[in-house]
Amino acid sequence: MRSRNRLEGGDNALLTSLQMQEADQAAIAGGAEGSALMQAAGAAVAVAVGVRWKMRPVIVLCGPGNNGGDGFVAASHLRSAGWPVKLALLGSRDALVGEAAGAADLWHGSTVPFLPGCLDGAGIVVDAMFGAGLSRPLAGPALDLVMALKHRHIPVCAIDVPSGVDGSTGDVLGAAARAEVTVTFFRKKPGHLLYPGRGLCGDVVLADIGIPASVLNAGSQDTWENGPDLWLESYPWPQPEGFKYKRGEVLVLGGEAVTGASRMTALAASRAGAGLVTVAAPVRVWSIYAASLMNAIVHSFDGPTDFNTMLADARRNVIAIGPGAGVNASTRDYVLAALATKRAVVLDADALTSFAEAPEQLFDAIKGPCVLTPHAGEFLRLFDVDGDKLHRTRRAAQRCGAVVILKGPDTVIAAPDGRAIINANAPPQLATGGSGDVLTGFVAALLAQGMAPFEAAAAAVWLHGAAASHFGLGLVAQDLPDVLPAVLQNLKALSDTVGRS
Ligand SMILES: NC(=O)C1=CN([C@@H]2O[C@H](COP(=O)(O)OP(=O)(O)OC[C@H]3O[C@@H](n4cnc5c(N)ncnc54)[C@H](O)[C@@H]3O)[C@@H](O)[C@H]2O)[C@@H](O)CC1
Ligand SMILES: Nc1ncnc2c1ncn2[C@@H]1O[C@H](COP(=O)(O)OP(=O)(O)O)[C@@H](O)[C@H]1O
Ligand SMILES: [K+]
Repeated sequence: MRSRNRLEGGDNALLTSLQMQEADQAAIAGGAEGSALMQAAGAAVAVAVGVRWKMRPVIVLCGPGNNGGDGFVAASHLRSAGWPVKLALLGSRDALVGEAAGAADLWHGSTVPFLPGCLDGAGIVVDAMFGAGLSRPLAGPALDLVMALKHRHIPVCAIDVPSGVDGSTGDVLGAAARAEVTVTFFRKKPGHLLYPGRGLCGDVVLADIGIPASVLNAGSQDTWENGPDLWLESYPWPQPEGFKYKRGEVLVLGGEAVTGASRMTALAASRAGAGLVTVAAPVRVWSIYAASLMNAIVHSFDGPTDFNTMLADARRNVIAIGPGAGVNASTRDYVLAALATKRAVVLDADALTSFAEAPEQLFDAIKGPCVLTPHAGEFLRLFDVDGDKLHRTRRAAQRCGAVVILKGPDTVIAAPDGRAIINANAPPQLATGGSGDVLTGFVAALLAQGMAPFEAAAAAVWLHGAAASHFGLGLVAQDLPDVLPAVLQNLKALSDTVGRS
């Protein structure tokens, strides 16, 4: 049976430019020929062009490094297959070194000046200007060509990344033109999944160029693309001998002015498998909760003493606070009381914003398992960290000692120990009021059933995206818990299949 818990060097691993370089060097040290890797890379690009487009004039834009070398190889393959190919090289051919120089020597077709006019008459552009070696913002002739590309609307096949996209971060250095397809090698890079890079890559094709998986040092791998492979093995499927308390009890703090948000959290926690869900409903609005929640136990409470009494029941192994809670001192007190139990706590929305003036107070109180689920605005209120999204989420998790889910179209999940997962299955219809409240419920339910915080966070984010995709357009937040069962059946079928193989 293949391993199903693959927070190691598996296919989901994402490599920075430096890690990719190390993988390349390790492959060469292990006997692979550098030129063979480049030949395989260029051939894969030619195949990607051939399967996607009918034969037409191609211009290959080659840069001064190995990305350009891949371009020379792709150009040679396409030309051999009968395509009309022109090639433009940034800089002089004599300046090429190593494998790129070798690939250029094998190019016997026409070379045209590296100027915007070289795009005239082209039906496809192969962008082989810069890949992993991009070290500064585009300027000069490269910038001129990328700007021309952006305005011409000629389909682009990018090699490794669209030139100008930093593969390690997804940031754009200077400018980058949108590709229809991006062919990358061995493993994807964070920049393929993080915006704005992700929006410029088009379809990402991952090509095997002969680098063996064994070059990845499992122990040093720290970034992955989210998927069931990462957490399916520890997914808490209902067990024949289980009972409701064994499946955990989530305590949700209900809001007073806003009641819908925490009710959605409660419904989501029930659907995601918590054995019991209890809502602490403010006494003045208790009837709203009692009348509308059939799956949850609704307890009325009136202030901190009542809330502490509810916390005293240790069967309530997860506490979820934030949706609709209100931004105020009481919410802060409830959060601190929940954290003091050292049981698992999920903090979202108002639970986070209530600490905007004193984030240290929150971070100092986190001593047990904890997941924070900020969107970009909430994140800014708590964390003063710069850099790309992956880096910022990692630093935040280290800073607060909790798993941080930094939400958005490219949600990043980071653990205090430096591990991080980028999610890529969330469709745009998820951007609807209340969908974050549902995510809080999913995370809480998985924690209640015993999943570790990092895995629970990743699984919940994935299920959330899968549920939104399953439902399709017209989604409102309360649809997410309702379609979760269908997503879970599919996941269970996958789990059973993997278990049998
Ligand atoms: N590492 C690997 O395992 C493999 C790498 N391959 C290819 O090699 C690429 C990486 O090659 P390199 O490391 O040579 O890097 P690149 O070819 O991406 O670029 C490096 C070159 O561009 C120059 N440069 C960087 N930023 C610039 C800017 N803004 N303006 C002008 N010049 C700039 C650098 O001085 C250097 O000459 C990958 O993206 C991939 O396409 C493939 O051949 C397959 C194997
Ligand atoms: N453009 C998008 N594409 C996909 N998912 C998105 C997009 N924008 C937001 N999301 C997701 O939608 C959810 C919104 O949560 P949040 O901002 O807390 O909203 P609310 O407070 O209304 O519940 C998050 O899970 C986020 O990752
Ligand atoms: K490129």
